[in-house]
Amino acid sequence: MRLDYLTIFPDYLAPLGLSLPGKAVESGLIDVHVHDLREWTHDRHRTVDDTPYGGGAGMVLKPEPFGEAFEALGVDEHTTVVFTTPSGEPFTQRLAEELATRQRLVFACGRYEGIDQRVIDHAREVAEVREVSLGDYVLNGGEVAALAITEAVVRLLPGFMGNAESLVEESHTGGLLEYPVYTKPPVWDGREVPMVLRSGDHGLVAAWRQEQARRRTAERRPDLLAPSALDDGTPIERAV
Ligand SMILES: N#Cc1c(-c2ccc3cc[nH]c3c2)n[nH]c1N
Repeated sequence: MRLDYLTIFPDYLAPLGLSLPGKAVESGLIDVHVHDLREWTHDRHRTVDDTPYGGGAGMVLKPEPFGEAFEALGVDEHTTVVFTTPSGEPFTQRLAEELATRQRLVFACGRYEGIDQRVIDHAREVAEVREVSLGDYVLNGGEVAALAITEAVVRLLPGFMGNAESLVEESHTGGLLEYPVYTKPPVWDGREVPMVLRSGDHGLVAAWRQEQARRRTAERRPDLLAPSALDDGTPIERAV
């Protein structure tokens, strides 16, 4: 998978070099390119923004640099352009799984009051476009969301996680939150590891974990258990 990032703050995406193990890059599993949007400006001040039509506070990112960047990067029908935006569809594990099937992702990271709408409209004519929000809170730009989405997607790529089994029993995989986990010592702070986990009975352990996952989900995220209006009656897949 090739991953490109368009941003006016390229240093903000430096963690990509830390959070994605080098082996994933060296093995060719992922190919990461961060681009400073100002590469596609032509004035002395390298202008990327201007005041909003219709008035209002703040500045809007101009369309020309994005348009030239898409052209230069070869954005086409084989590309999925991800606009990170507070007005986007919620980012979920299901969307991460969907994006993990794409051969190329280009992240367009907004700042200020956002990106000129014509950039999104143009992108929809040449590529697949997803406008994605990290959640219902306000950030100052799209870079943090791009980092989070990247991590959630790349870790799903075959061969990225050394132990693929650990992907199976994770929160939100299968629709439930993850069960509590424990490791040595057997007693710490006067607290004992649940005996069932030390019983050696895999069936009992699996049943206990399933019940803990359901209980935790019911307590913290009842919305994950409630049938949605879109529910077609298909049973929610349970964590094993
Ligand atoms: N994704 C996402 C976001 C943002 C976001 C994204 C881009 C810009 C550009 C200026 N301000 C932004 C906020 N806020 N909250 C989220 N969940």
